Amino acid sequence: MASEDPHEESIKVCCRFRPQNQLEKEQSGKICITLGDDITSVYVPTIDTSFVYDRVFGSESTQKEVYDYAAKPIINGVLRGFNGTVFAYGQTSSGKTHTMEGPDIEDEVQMGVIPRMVWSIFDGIDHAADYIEFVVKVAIVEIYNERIRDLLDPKKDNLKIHEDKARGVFIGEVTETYVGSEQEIFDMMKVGKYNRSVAETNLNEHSSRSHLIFMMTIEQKNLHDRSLKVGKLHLVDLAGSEKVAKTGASGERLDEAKNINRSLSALGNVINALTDRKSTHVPYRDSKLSRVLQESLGGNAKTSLIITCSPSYFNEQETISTLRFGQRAKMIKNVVKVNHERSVEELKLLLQRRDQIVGDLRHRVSLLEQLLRSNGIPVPEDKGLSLPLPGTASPAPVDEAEKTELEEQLQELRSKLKEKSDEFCEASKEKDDLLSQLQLAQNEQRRLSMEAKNAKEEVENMDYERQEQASELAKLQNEKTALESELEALSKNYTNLFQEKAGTPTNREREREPAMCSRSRAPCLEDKDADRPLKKKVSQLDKNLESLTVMYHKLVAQNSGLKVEVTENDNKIKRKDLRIQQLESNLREAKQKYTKLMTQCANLTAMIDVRGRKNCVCGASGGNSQARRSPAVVRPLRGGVSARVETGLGDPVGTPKATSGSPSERADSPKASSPTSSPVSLRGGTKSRAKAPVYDPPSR
Ligand SMILES: Nc1ncnc2c1ncn2[C@@H]1O[C@H](COP(=O)(O)OP(=O)(O)OP(=O)(O)O)[C@@H](O)[C@H]1O
Repeated sequence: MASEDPHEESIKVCCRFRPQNQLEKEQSGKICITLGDDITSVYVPTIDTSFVYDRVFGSESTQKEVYDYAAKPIINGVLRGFNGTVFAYGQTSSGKTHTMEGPDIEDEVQMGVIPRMVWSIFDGIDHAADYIEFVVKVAIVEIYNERIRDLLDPKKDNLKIHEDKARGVFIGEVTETYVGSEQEIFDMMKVGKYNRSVAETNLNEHSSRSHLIFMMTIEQKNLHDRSLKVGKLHLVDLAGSEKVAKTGASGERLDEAKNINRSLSALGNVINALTDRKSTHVPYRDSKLSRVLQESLGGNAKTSLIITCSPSYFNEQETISTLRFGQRAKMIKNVVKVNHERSVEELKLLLQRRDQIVGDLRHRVSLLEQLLRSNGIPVPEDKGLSLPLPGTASPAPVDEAEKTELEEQLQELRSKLKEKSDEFCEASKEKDDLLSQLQLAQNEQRRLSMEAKNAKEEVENMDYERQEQASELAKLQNEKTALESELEALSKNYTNLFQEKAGTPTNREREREPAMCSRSRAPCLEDKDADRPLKKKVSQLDKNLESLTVMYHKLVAQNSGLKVEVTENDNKIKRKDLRIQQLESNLREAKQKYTKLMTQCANLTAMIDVRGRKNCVCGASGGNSQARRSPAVVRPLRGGVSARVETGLGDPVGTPKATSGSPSERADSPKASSPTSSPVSLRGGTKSRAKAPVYDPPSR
């Protein structure tokens, strides 16, 4: 948002005394204050102190008088694109609601600040130029027991406060309703009032125990230059500021009273910090109330505080405390500025005008150069249009304010370019890192594949060796079997021969065989000698077979170990492949980001070049070119278009958001709920308006 003439402004503080009520009259009816003739001071005899405000209103003051002085200038400011706040502070039943809303919001005499402001806004819209288009949105919330409740959608009973650079402090997801007439707002006020948390205390039968905040956003679009101004209005009716003990509250009501006191004392602390030069920190975050009112106290808003007091001796202590609060608040200074956003169309128009001036100047220069040449006067070297041409009339007066603004914009663009180039550097670094990681991963993959290949070869070799050994083993076993059967045959032959030689032996002879053998020792020894080489060969074969079996088992074990190794290597390769895929996708993303940034940088550079050139031209010619914002959307004419409820726009509190695009576009933002009707455009000067059906509140 471009700012226009930011300047410091004190908070306007007005003090209003209500007439004594029945209870006070019954107590003694004594008055504890004296109003000064200057209508700006009030004297409290008991403490011998005078308090001075912008205006003091006595018990007979009318609603109109209070509105005209305390609130009307604020609404005029809002219609010019400023933020505005009016809030009422005072003990319970001191007249806050009477002042802010009035006993009857539709009674022309009795209506309070809020309905009067509504009338003034629509009056302002009616009297605005035809080429100004208005969009009005309303939201109503209450802060009750440190929770923010949406009074237009009570299900949302714990709204959160957010803050960002563009929008400032704002209540997220609050229901905002587009309105096209006063009556629609009054209907909404009735809904809000019904939903508002009320409780009974013995000070005021229907005393509100919550802080009420009525928020209104007025967007105005200039259809000629497409510029946009956004004014935010906050109307706040605070809960009673009396001492807890005096309310006679207990249990839940006591907790309520304590929370109310806590938020009001947090508000007091904020005011103290703002007005204490030594203070370095303003505790806005200590309560929801002070946070919501952040922009209104010490920020960008025209603020009016109406302190409401009882004149009765019975409430003297609360009155003195309220008077002190008001006096302190009077010292707060806000820095106010118009929330003005130049549209793309407006900037384009300015650029077109600038281009036209430049074209005219170029033409003029060439004419003058021709003239000089035809008169034999040497034409000075072309140093661009930044040098003033001798003899040429100044094309247009230099508008210093605009020049400064253009320079600011150029500066902004430069810083954006710097930001982008930083981002670009970071992205390039990231890309390099990813590339080197990818390189490392690829090397590792290659190494692992090589290892896996070697391991496979080794396994194959082992398999081959194992097979060879197995076949040799089988051969040896066959040989052994053959030899065994040969041995058996030999031994059979030998037995047969022996039997043939000695006849068939009886059992006794068999028993005597050794003796016989010893008797015929020579042929027995001969047979044994014939057996020996065979047995030797068999035992040798047994040994070979044993060693081959051991070797076979060893090879089998080695083989299974190698198989495990191969599986592990395969897994490693798979993991590496996965990592490589990841890195490749990261690299792809980084490349995309890099390309995007390159494009953005190129665009920004081009824009800066154009700006720089235009600015130079501006320095010389005093033109007024600039281009920055995105377009605002033209809305249909009001009249016949019903209001819609748009939720979740998270509009700023006290600070208008950087609006670009239509409200419906903004409603599509992540926080937004779907709108239930469309925004209503109001043309300045258009008299016809859509009248909404009158709301009939449910009986409580
Ligand atoms: N200036 C006034 N003229 C006439 N009556 C008034 C005035 N101010 C307040 N009253 C009356 O005093 C009573 C209490 O006022 P009101 O409800 O506005 O108090 P309050 O400060 O809003 O209380 P709470 O903190 O409980 O909301 C109401 O009946 C109201 O009509």
